[in-house]
Amino acid sequence: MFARGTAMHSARKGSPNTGSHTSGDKFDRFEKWLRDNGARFDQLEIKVYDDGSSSSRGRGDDSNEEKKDTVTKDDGEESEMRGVHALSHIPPNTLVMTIPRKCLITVEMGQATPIGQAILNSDLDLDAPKHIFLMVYLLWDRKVNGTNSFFYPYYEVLPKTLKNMPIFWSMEELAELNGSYLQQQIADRNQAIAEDYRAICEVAPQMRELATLEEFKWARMCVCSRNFGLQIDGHRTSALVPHADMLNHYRPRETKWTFDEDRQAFTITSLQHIGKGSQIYDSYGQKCNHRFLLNYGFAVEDNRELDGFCPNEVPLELYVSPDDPLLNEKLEFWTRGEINDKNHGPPGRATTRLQSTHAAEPLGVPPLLKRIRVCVSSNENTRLLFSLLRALACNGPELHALASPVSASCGPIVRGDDRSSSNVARSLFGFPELPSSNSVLTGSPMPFGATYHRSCRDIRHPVSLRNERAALRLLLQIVERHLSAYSTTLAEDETDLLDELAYPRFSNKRHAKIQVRGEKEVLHHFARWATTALEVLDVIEEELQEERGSIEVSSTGRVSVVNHEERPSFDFLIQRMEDDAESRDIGHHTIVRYCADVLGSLRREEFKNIRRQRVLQQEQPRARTSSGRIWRSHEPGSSKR
Ligand SMILES: C[S@@+](CC[C@H](N)C(=O)[O-])C[C@H]1O[C@@H](n2cnc3c(N)ncnc32)[C@H](O)[C@@H]1O
Repeated sequence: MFARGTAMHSARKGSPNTGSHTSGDKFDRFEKWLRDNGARFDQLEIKVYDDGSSSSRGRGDDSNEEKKDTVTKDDGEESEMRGVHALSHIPPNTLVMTIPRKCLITVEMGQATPIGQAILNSDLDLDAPKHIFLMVYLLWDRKVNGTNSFFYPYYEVLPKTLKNMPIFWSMEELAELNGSYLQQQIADRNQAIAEDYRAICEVAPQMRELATLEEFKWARMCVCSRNFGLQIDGHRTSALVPHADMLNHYRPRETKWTFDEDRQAFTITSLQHIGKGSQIYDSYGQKCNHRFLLNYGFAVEDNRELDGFCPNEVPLELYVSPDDPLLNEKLEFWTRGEINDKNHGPPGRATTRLQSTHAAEPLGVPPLLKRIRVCVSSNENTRLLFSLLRALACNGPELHALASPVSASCGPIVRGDDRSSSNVARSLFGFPELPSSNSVLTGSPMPFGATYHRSCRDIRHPVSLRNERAALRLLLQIVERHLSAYSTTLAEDETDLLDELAYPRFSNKRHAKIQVRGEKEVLHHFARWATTALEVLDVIEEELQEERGSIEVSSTGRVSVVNHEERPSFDFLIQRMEDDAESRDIGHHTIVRYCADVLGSLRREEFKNIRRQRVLQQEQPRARTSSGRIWRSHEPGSSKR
């Protein structure tokens, strides 16, 4: 919503979608309460937008906009879409908002309530404890102090239903996410909240009197979408900050916020010029749309950074086929790298998970090995994905070469999610130095001479052309399986999103569509990666065949190369892709770098091998047939001289 320059829905008196307005006092009371307690926001005003599908106006156009009125729609529901606008031009570096400490609701305040105390004195293992303490305060204070609460004017302006949050979506709205992993995450979130509620009610039965499960969920989502992580008195905490939580999300950020210890207040400062009437945004961070949707109830139409980076991601599910003759070896090799990995729990856990997945899966479904989040713009996970694919694609000799321990001192692993496309391939497929002559593995820092057990995580660079082809085929298979789960294609989603009547701006239906479109974009990127690379591998294979088969040995023993028909060479192909990359996205650039650098280096190796073998053959005593074929001296028929 509220993307710059587009689709800002304004509340206009008498506009068909807004219906009648109720009194706007609650916003006046809210602002007065803040001012009376020392808050400053003189250049700002809160606006309420129609959250229906009325005609849109550009950012900054404030004519006819209804200030601080509660917009009631035809169905009697209040609009829950508000935002903050500039009353006058704001230059960069202007302090636009100061909210004193006493107007903040902090984690510590929740902990000090009787329910907070009961939770602290229990050994409850809560999902997001800071959020829980904030919501406990909210629910407790609202119930216990009611209209007498210091924070009552704030509670009055909090959104009532939060029906944009996926945990509150109808079945019909959820169905828009068919095929998406987000459906499961929403179900998990619902379950986790219900479990927290039950667990808290057990240690603090008063909770049941404070809130029903539905109210508990409302408070949970209210906190989730509005809290700020702060440092107060040198202590990390979270807080609800009235008014500051009225700013909507936009990137790149144009304001910054902090808790100012000198002022003992939460402050917001502009980072650039903000025009009179313009909406003032806060950045909620660079996030995948599934996180925006799950935690804030919206998806960003074009979730892309200025440099082209797109944080949208998809968890790919990797399986080992039960028909794989190396099933057990691969499972063993696979789980080895999990040990001592903080992301994957204590030793043995991965194996347990594998076994339980085995047990839980219906017959015929391969055991799930891993879910790995990948996005178009390169990151650590794409490296891991390729490692896992290579491990899964190993044949016997490759796996056995990998499975034997090495004694070595290994170079550091290159980390970080390098954005620059020229760094993408380097960071994805970089070859940290390994003193071992084994070209299969990379390593992690370890003392010289220590014995190192490799795991699938170590196969950070390619094993062989054969392995790479098998890994890419596997990738294509995985991606196609994921894509087949959706009921619509990417092209259909793109067309649907053009229809703003069927998919109104800021509707849950549209946000779901944006989410699945983003997932498919990632999947298509990896499909394109695999198909492009497989095509390049075909060309490489032809070149190698030619190199192997074109050796003709004359009667004098001279080796010559036979000319074959014209077809694009590897170099030509890469050049064409590189030229194309100029006008294409960062994803395309990554694919080109992979083909040029990774497949290119495998190709060079293979050519070297062929030439090495040729030299060896020439050095060996050989026999010649009349057709010029080379016979090795030990081959059958070599004695026919
Ligand atoms: C911190 S509140 C911002 C104020 C909120 N609009 C309100 O009226 O109370 C966060 C919520 O605002 C809405 N929101 C913020 N940024 C948005 C965006 N870019 N697009 C759509 N909705 C947005 C979402 O409902 C989100 O959960």
